[in-house]
Amino acid sequence: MVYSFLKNKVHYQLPADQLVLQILERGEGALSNTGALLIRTGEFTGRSPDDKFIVRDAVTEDTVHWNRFNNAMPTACFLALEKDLLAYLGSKEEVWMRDVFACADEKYRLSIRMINELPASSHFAANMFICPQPEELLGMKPEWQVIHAPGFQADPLRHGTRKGNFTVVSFSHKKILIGGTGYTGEIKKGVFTILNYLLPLGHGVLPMHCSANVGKRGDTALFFGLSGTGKTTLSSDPARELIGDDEHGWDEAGVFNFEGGCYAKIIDLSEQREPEIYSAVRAGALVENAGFLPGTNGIDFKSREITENTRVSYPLNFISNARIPSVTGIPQNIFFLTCDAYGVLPPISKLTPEQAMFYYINGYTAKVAGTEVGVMEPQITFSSCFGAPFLPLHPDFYAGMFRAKIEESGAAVWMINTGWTGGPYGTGQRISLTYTRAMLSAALGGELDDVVFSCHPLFGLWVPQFCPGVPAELLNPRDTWEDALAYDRAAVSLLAQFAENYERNRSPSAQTVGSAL
Ligand SMILES: Nc1ncnc2c1ncn2[C@@H]1O[C@H](COP(=O)(O)OP(=O)(O)O)[C@@H](O)[C@H]1O
Ligand SMILES: C=C(OP(=O)(O)O)C(=O)O
Ligand SMILES: [Mn+2]
Repeated sequence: MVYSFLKNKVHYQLPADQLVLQILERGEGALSNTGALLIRTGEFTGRSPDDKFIVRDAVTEDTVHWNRFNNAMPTACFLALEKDLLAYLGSKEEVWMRDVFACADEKYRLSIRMINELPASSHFAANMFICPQPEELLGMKPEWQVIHAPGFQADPLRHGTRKGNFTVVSFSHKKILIGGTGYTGEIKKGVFTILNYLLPLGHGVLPMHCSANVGKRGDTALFFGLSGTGKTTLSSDPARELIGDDEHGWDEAGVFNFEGGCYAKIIDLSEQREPEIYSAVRAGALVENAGFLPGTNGIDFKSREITENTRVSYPLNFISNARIPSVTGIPQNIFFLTCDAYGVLPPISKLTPEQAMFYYINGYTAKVAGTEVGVMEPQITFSSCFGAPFLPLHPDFYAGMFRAKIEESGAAVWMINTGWTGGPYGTGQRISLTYTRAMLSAALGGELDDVVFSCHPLFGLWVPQFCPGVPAELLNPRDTWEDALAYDRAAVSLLAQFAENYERNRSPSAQTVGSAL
């Protein structure tokens, strides 16, 4: 591999502590009183899904589902963009390079070379991916490359992008180009995107936008959900070993993490509510877009001055009960997390296998503020398989695999509303984390096995009428609204939106590639 910037200084595989010194020296970060490093990611503090492209060529033409999340880019534009991006990096005095793995299960290991303009992005990659052992680095020829330069701006006319910022994947060249944005989430979700293509097509492995943990009896649980629904928060549980907080694969033997670290939201983080994550904000952790409490170097977890999407990345071993390598067995329980801004869905309910498929395909939630550009308050969304922005293939392809997995495993599927109760956003309140945790722990501990479930009259979901540690009146959302008729109207309207979305997904225009797979 010949890089034009090899004449520059290339910092290869630097450990986090050395990167921290460089970042401080360059004035690109500041240390907090816990030893964690604070950085700012610049103009972008969230992902920009509209600026994500896949190169449309012979490899992808008939396999990729060309929807609004998979914008097509011609090969010629990709080549011009790559050339200009590399020339830009070549003009820098120094660049950072590191080789990492994705996939904790060695059978599926993907080696990736990260080339970064900034040491902070290299630090992020060190925290989030699996670090090769020194002997593994010898003679390693990374299969994929991520080339990342926040300071580079694309030219839409020449490069076929929408704006100056972009994430472009080429499956033929095995490259991800990222520019014009310093939001590190683009790096991890870029890698997630390629795994969502390579694992099902190449290995028959189901990729999932979910977190995972495992109980003392060896029982595995998955927590599916779009951004901000609680995957990271709820998978960190002192009673269960953490497998991973965001991206996993499921094969015949079980579940494995794609990553080697976590990327937690820290808005309003408190030691009392989320002790595991709070204690991970220490030396070696990289905090993004949070500030200090005035006159101190203590982190202000409450400040929304830069964004609501304040984040911290840390290696998995910062959580004391993380399992490394992060591999576990076939799931017994699957939770769909939805942050329902309407306050309509019950805080916990059980789904039949048919309902599980319906909710998986619909992927209903509210986008919370900040994670995507332009989202300022909860915004209703349907996101297939709880991860539409990261799926190169048609959602039906993943849904077919998921159906087979739940049938084979017999896993129980639950829906957890981590959003609003007592009314919609603005009137009601967000369900307390304490109660959500109590509901999960009851479901996982078999404490709901013998309770009476009643059927939600509109949604048909099975709602437990008793749950240890949770006030009974919270379980039936209609009872939590002051105006029960207003609840009924909101529920009817949400159900109609579900039906409409489901039909939209079934329409022939949505089926462009399903038949080819
Ligand atoms: N009942 C609840 N369940 C889960 N998270 C909650 C709840 N109430 C508030 N939250 C907050 O919502 C956010 C969930 O974010 P996170 O776990 O990072 O989501 P994800 O990993 O799915 O993107 C956290 O900031 C958490 O403190
Ligand atoms: C990093 C992200 O994922 P999540 O919020 O699901 O952790 C993101 O969506 O940018
Ligand atoms: Mn997360």
